[in-house]
Amino acid sequence: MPHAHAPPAPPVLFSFPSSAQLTDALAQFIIKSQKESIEKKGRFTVAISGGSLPKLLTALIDRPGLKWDKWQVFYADERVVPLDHPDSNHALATRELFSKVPIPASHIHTIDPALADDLEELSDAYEKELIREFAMKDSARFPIFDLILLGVGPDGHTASLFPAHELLSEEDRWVAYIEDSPKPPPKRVTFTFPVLNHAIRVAFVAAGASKADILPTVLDQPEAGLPASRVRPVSPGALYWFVDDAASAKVQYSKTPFKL
Ligand SMILES: O=C(O)[C@H](O)[C@@H](O)[C@H](O)[C@H](O)COP(=O)(O)O
Repeated sequence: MPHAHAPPAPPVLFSFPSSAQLTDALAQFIIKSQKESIEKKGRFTVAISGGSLPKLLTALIDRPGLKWDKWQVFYADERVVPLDHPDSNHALATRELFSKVPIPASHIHTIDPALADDLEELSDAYEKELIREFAMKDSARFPIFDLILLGVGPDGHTASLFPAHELLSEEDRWVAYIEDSPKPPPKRVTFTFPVLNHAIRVAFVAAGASKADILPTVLDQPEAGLPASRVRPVSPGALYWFVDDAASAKVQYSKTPFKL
């Protein structure tokens, strides 16, 4: 039985021949995570990021076994733009997934773009939204998400945590803001590492040859300290990588056959 001070478990890498196999396995994994969470606590707390991820979640649409009314969804990072703006992660996730499944709108927790002129206030308000959901339930010092789904950028960033940025050393806040994101748009809010690293499960999802050059650094050279390598959920949390063979082509790190 792992205890609180055990070192983080090493990442588990699943690699699939095609992106269709990847998304199918990811859907199975999410459904199993959902089932376990609802059995334990009656709900499923999930955070997702933007980029190519929401489209890869469309494999969930019309699957049996999903209890959408038990989901509570947050954004691991969000661009500070109106919620219907083409750059908004919420707009993207809604278009790809949430508009196609029966999840109550009140269970999808968005930033408040009315506060866009004051990013400190906006990120504080989003942190309070998290506190309302997690306080007295699954939080100690930090919220304990059932599942956080992340992408990785070509520079090794994840969520809106970018290489060499001062936010990498944030230890207290749950949500932080950034005004100088190297990936546009520049203004964003993001979960901090302590939040990512207190989740029960974190799954990175990366598909396509455009990820092939960064994954060896992230997985084989964690000591390089890229943001994606710093995601190491504390025990008993688990870290998974769902990738396709095009993305993992140059990785030495050992692959695990996918099995639920
Ligand atoms: O809002 C964002 O920009 C994302 O949350 C970001 O962290 C993304 O997940 C990675 O940049 C990977 O993006 P792709 O999957 O599009 O490569």
